[in-house]
Amino acid sequence: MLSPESSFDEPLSHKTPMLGLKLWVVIGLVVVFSIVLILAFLTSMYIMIQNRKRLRKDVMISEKYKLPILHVPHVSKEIKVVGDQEMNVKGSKSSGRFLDPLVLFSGRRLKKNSYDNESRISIEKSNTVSSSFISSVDLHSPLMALPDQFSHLEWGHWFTLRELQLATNFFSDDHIIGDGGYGIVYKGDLINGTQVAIKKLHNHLGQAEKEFRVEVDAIGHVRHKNLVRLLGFCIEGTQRMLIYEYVKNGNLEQWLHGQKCSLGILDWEKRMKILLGTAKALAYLHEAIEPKVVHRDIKSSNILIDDDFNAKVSDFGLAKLLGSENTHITTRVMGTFGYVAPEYAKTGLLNEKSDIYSFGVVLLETITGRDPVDYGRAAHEINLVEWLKTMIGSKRSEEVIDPRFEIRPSTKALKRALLAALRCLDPDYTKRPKMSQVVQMMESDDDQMTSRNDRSRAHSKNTNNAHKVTNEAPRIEHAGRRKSASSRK
Ligand SMILES: Nc1ncnc2c1ncn2[C@@H]1O[C@H](COP(=O)(O)OP(=O)(O)OP(=O)(O)O)[C@@H](O)[C@H]1O
Repeated sequence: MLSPESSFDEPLSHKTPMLGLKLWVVIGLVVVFSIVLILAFLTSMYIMIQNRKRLRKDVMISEKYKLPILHVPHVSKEIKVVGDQEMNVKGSKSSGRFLDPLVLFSGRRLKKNSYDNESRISIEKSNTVSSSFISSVDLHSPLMALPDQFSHLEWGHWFTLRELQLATNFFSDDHIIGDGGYGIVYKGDLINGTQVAIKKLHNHLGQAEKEFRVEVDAIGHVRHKNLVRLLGFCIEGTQRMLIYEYVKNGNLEQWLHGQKCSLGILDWEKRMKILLGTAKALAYLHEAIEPKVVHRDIKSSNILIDDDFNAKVSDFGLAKLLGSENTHITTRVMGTFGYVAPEYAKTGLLNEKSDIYSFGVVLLETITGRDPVDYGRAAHEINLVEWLKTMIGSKRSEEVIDPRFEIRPSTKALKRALLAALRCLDPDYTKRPKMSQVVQMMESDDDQMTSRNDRSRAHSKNTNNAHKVTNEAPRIEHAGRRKSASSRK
């Protein structure tokens, strides 16, 4: 007789057509498989909900800071508190060195120092890679291998190599914009449509590391309409990349001497707009932040131009930070031939006045359309600064203007620009004006020019032969003053 169990077991023990497995084995497998499916479904739902939440947060942050929607690490929004007594104000050490321009320029001081009022509209909030974010990344990531080295990266986006490869079609040649001394610059199109410039640093003997840190220290936190904006960075293995806003319209060198000339000759107003913007950016770096930033490589190819012909100063790879306790530092001479200040070239003595000299050279280059050093010219014309001093000395300042101008600037405008350039080029660096004064000179109307010229003439009375340039400047101004006086009659 069969027991009840055996009558129940019997059908379960029947072999099924599925690989000859017994029925109870098949049922077991189906149950286990269903449980796994349900668990997988629940897990993916949970991950999806978390991702959505994170993305929503990223979008909100990205919209707020007008940054690409990629990795937006944990953000801290600090507005740093500053005293408004001095232009050279200090940021709190714990919250980063640089100041929020909104705070900096929001007081009475702003009106007096109106040279930089563009800064009011740009609100810097440090987009901080928090320590919690850093400690949550993959333990094998390069960042974790170098925690101290990069702990100062308290800003911007951390781009992955993969994102940048996708943006540049794997760094293909047709994305190359240019090849500078420190790396190749690529144009990148991020998946959200943002165009960026990616500087992939060469890594000769750790050079990438050095350049990377210098650039990040110099402009990582600063915002100014006339400074190219550093959006973020990429650190992977030995790769170091810097990601900037993409500036569409080439650089000043290309517009004066290169490929952009075929699009037409830059008119006087555009040239002066570009130079004024450059002067404002330098005034900001030298006078509005602490420690101040000395760029060290001001030249026409480092002045990028946007669609509205605004200047965007770029390439901070050689920059030096100068605390208020230092009037100068001594350093290895770097920079570009033709633009370097004489005292810096001779002694390595560096302060912001070296940038002011280089700015003077760029201003002359822009007025005359000539290269700072041009071996294709007659011997006495090879060096632009020397040639210009001779021309002004022999009262031929009207002849120095770029002959390609379709409409020449007024004599007054030309003389104003030449005067500004010559004062920046004073061989005695202590006599060079501050960048904010240069901005005022370039913006000032004729009456202001006249009174400043009087002061400048008095100041130059006791100059000697070595300061020939400052003696010549009033001569130009004098002519300008007579003209404006007669025109008022
Ligand atoms: N943010 C940017 N947007 C658009 N083009 C850029 C940007 N940054 C740099 N470029 C262009 O990339 C090229 C290389 O720039 P980079 O500053 O590296 O070198 P450089 O100024 O040509 O040389 P150097 O090493 O002597 O400074 C230049 O043509 C420059 O105009």
